[in-house]
Amino acid sequence: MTGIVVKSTGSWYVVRELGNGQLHRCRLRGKFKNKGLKVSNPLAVGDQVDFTVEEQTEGAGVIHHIEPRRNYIIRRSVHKSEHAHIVAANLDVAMLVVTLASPATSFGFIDRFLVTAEAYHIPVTLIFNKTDLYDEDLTDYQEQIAKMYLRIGYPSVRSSAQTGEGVADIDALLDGKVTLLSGHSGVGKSTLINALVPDLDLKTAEISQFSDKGVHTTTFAEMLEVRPGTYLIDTPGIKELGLVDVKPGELAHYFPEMRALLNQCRYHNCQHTHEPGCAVREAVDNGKIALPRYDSYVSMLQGDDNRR
Ligand SMILES: Nc1nc2c(ncn2[C@@H]2O[C@H](COP(=O)(O)OP(=O)(O)OP(=O)(O)O)[C@@H](O)[C@H]2O)c(=O)[nH]1
Ligand SMILES: [Zn+2]
Repeated sequence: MTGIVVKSTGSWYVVRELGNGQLHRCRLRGKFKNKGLKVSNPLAVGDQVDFTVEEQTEGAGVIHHIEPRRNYIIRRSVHKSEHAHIVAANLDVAMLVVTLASPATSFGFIDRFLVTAEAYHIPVTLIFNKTDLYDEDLTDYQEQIAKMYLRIGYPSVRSSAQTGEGVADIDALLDGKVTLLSGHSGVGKSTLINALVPDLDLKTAEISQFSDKGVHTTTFAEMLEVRPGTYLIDTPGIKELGLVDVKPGELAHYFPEMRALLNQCRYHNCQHTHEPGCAVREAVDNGKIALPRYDSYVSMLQGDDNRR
């Protein structure tokens, strides 16, 4: 049988069978190596697997094959810093929920997320949430920021879980895809998921029933069915996606507006901070590259921790 991992708690996996959508509690048989990847978990939410349900395992399935991943997002493990943790695999798009009020999301946080998604080739849509709290000035500001991101390839949606604005637009964007939904704490992610996923409590309870009892599962990613063929991956407790192995010299490649200029700098190893003849800094000076984006670049280059 073939299925998709919808939840992983370390030793047990909940797998949704393709076709009929039935959930199975599965274990992994044998050792699985992730080629060239130092990761702490062999399987992640979104992985496609082959499994069998044998009588002697009391209805529990055994996973014996993992399909190669189209992509994945990883986070540095908290405990073993040399190891990374695969948060989710086989994503079509990512949505980052941000807000300009209560509490405002920083450009540093947004741009870090965007760089990570660029590195993994996952398109991102920004969701500006809590628009009901924006006054006229904040609304103007939001429009400017939305334009700034649209110019470099990131569309956005305005939404309010309070008034229902944008929920239908987000739903349309999800259709037929696997979408990772991310955002810092308090941004309104849970409220939005409630608006997007019918019978959410029922579905989460059903999935929990199949995962390990006694394990605190709220920090594990979970794939929720909006409707057949349309899935949301929620990543509770994951505040930041770790950017693994982006060397300082490569960072500018993950800023789309800088990428096109890189061969125009005088020095091939230009880091775009102080070097003479730098095409990136010239573009910042003449307004072709937005200053907040450049500031994020410099901050990331210096290894600053500007997550919030
Ligand atoms: N005014 C307003 N408040 C909102 C909106 N969406 C969510 N909130 C409120 O913001 C607070 C945080 O919402 P949550 O949905 O719990 O946020 P979250 O992103 O899931 O936060 P964590 O659970 O900490 O990850 C709650 O008090 C919500 O009622 C919105 O569109 N407008
Ligand atoms: Zn340069």
